[in-house]
Amino acid sequence: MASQLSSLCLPNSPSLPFNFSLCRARPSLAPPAATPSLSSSSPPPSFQIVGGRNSGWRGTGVAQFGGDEEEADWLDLDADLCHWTKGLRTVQWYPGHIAKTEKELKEQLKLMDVVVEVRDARIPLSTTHPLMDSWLGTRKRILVLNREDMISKADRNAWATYFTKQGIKVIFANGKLGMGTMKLGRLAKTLAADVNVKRRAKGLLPRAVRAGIVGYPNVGKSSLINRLLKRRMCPAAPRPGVTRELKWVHFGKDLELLDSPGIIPMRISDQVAAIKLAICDDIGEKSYNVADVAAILVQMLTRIPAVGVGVLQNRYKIDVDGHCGDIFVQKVALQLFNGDIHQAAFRILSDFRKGKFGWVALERPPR
Ligand SMILES: Nc1nc2c(ncn2[C@@H]2O[C@H](COP(=O)(O)OP(=O)(O)OP(=O)(O)O)[C@@H](O)[C@H]2O)c(=O)[nH]1
Repeated sequence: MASQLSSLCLPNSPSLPFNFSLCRARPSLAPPAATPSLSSSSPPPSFQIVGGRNSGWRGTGVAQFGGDEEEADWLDLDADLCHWTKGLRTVQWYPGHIAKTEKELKEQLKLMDVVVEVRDARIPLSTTHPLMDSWLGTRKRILVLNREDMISKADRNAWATYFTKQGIKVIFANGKLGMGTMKLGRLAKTLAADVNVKRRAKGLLPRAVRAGIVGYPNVGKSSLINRLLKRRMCPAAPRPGVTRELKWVHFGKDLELLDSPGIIPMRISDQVAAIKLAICDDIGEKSYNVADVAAILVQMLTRIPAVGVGVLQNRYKIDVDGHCGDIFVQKVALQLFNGDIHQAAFRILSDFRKGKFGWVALERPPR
């Protein structure tokens, strides 16, 4: 099976099929001022929000690199990602249940006292819906970066600093084990407390605060609710698109939570973001070519300082003597999977998702 990425990575001689040195480089190293990944990454403007650490990421991080140098590395990587994804099959995923519930959700959001936006901590910029701000307007919002166990302390600190600088506090949460959920429940009630102050002033009885939990598919919305409730009230499973309908659940007498299906745009214009969604399993598997996505992941990992070439080589005992992901996937296929590229690619993606290369974010805050 020839992956489309092959066109990016040409062996320099038929007799040396695994020499990576001729992987196509980004044609120009001009400053990547308006890369799609950064453009989609503009900070959310109107959060009101929550908790989080306020310390410099470099001080406690896994990797200790020069500040500007590392910042430049990440910027450069974003620009390269743009280039790498250009020739690939477009990733689009908009199953019927999303189309149906998006409408309902927009209506329900008008009834919310507070909205909790859950994002994947590995890719916080790529897991925010471009229309979220317009849907929510001035409604009170809580930002949750879930899967906090899947990123490094350095990543966490970088994002905490980024959001704090914008006056946005963020809750880091773990929907699997429950970290951050109590804080989330408390905060939702606190933010919405004035609802009942106003009701009392009008002579009305107090009512439960309504909080809508929204976000991209598979970011952990249902798991967070289940953890908060300490009961399995909402279906949760390790694949995108499990929640298909809106569902209200009660958390005591004071809080009502709305679980919603993961909503993504009908057309994903930012294909760098789309590939990251695929890498993190936040989009349906049928929407992408697994071999291409694994190859891009390899190329990314070789460039992320906390991972690098060595980690990949150690895991598969296969050289990454250039930075061409496609060839690396082919080598893994030949050596470990009888030449089956799909299986090899799937293993690499699955290893990343299980943290076998270490826990690292695939995005760093834009400057
Ligand atoms: N490691 C880790 N896994 C998590 C975390 N939160 C959720 N998960 C797992 O991620 C998978 C998806 O979680 P869900 O709660 O179903 O995600 P969702 O956002 O409701 O997904 P949709 O139904 O697609 O909207 C499940 O297998 C969870 O166990 C987390 O913080 N860390």
